[in-house]
Amino acid sequence: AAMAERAARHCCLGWDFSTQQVKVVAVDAELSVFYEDSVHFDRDLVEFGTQGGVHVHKDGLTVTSPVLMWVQALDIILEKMKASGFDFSQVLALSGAGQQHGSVYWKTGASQVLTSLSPDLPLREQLQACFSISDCPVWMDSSTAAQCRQLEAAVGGAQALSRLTGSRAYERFTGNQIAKIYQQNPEAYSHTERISLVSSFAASVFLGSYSPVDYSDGSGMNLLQIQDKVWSQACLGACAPRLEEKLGRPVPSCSVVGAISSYFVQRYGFPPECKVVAFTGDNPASLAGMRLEEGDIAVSLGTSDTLFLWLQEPTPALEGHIFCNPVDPQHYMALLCFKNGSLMREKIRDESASASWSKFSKALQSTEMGNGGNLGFYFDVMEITPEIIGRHRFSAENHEVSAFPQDVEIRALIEGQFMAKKIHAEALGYRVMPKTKILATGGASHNRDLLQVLADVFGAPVYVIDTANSACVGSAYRAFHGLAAGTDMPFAEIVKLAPNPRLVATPTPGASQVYEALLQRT
Ligand SMILES: O=C(CO)[C@@H](O)[C@H](O)CF
Repeated sequence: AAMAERAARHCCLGWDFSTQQVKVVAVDAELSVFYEDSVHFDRDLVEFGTQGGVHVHKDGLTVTSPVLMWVQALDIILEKMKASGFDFSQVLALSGAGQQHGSVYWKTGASQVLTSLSPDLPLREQLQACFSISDCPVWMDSSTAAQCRQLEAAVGGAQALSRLTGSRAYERFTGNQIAKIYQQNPEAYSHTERISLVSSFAASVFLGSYSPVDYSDGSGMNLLQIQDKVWSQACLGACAPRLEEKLGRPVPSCSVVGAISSYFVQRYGFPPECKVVAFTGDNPASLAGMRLEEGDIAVSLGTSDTLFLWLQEPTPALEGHIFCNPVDPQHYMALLCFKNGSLMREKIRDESASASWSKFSKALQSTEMGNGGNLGFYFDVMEITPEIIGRHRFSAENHEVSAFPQDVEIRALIEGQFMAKKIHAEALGYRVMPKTKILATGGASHNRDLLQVLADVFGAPVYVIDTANSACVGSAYRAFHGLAAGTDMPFAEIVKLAPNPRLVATPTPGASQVYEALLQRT
């Protein structure tokens, strides 16, 4: 009876192979999420002994994750879906996301295994011997400083590398990780026939053959020329020999890379014509999930604050990262990470609002926009954007002072954090437009008074959006977009039925004049 009741419900699946778990959502044609499931590495795969999904090595710099843990997590989640009666036959297409920058090393001969998987067995035991490196470097790794210097030197410096690939050299970026493996484990490198990102690795398993890297996640490698969307020969050559043949040709992120492998048709009942749309990075997938459009900004207010920007024409800088846009192949996106986020806000709340958010909010309500000309920048931990530490306060006469009254301190912190975001966004080529929406997410986005300052500083309306599943949901949206491949239907058209974000704050009249004056002084 239950099965009979479950009407045929065509859907797309969105996957996320993130740092701590594998997650999946099913989204129907009305863009409603009607199924979700997840497998948590630390909790459900304890035999791998990870913490937060990773192994931090004794050197304190090397951070890896076992690829077979990701493979086995997929076995488990598919069995959970099957046991719950999920109807795989209704899946029209699937796409997914992976934690960015991580890399997977397929051993010579693995492609034969991948194309001839037996549907009678789980993936883990069949792929057991398919990887030349079992502990994959992931984005939390910072052991490749030497390789970063070598790469920048090879292409003419940090700014040159940023112009070429969208970022200066970063330890977590894949090219530098591949260089380290080639230098320190040449044997394994020589037995590697294919190198995938976490995203294209997951796509390869569903495809039953090697999936290409997409332009957007490929922009996180310090290897892809983001203007021409081809590998930079100078960067490839600086990292490792014969690298291009191991990477394959990159593809537009909206590409249908093929039909699902017969393994999934026979073992789980997926339709043979189910399409696999290129997987991408978790942040580009989140941009799709938030339905960011030209001129919009997403601000994730968490432990560290992350800004997602949509850029038409990027101006690469030494801060932030520019990626090819995952939903519009002509445009770009950028990420800016600010390490002094919520932890800094909590410290000032403790010191100047007796650890009470309501007192903190009252201070914002009782102080004026522009804070009487008082400016403050607070970095208790070494900031990434820019690289600076310490607390810096300036009076209206621009004299450095050592303290502010409590209410002034609180407003100075919040105005300073949001003005810094605007300054660095504009340095990357971002411009506020009349149609600009600011999408706020993360813990601090529940504080309306804080969002009012955000609206005033940027001169744009602020909406709140729930992004718990944004990488998965964005991947399901991209799968629907892939179904329309060839009709050049814009992504925004495909997802217009999705639930809209909620408007929370609009700019106070006169705000732009106040902050223009203040921004001149920074
Ligand atoms: O390194 C990052 C982006 O550059 C992180 O956000 C990872 O993508 C998290 F998985």
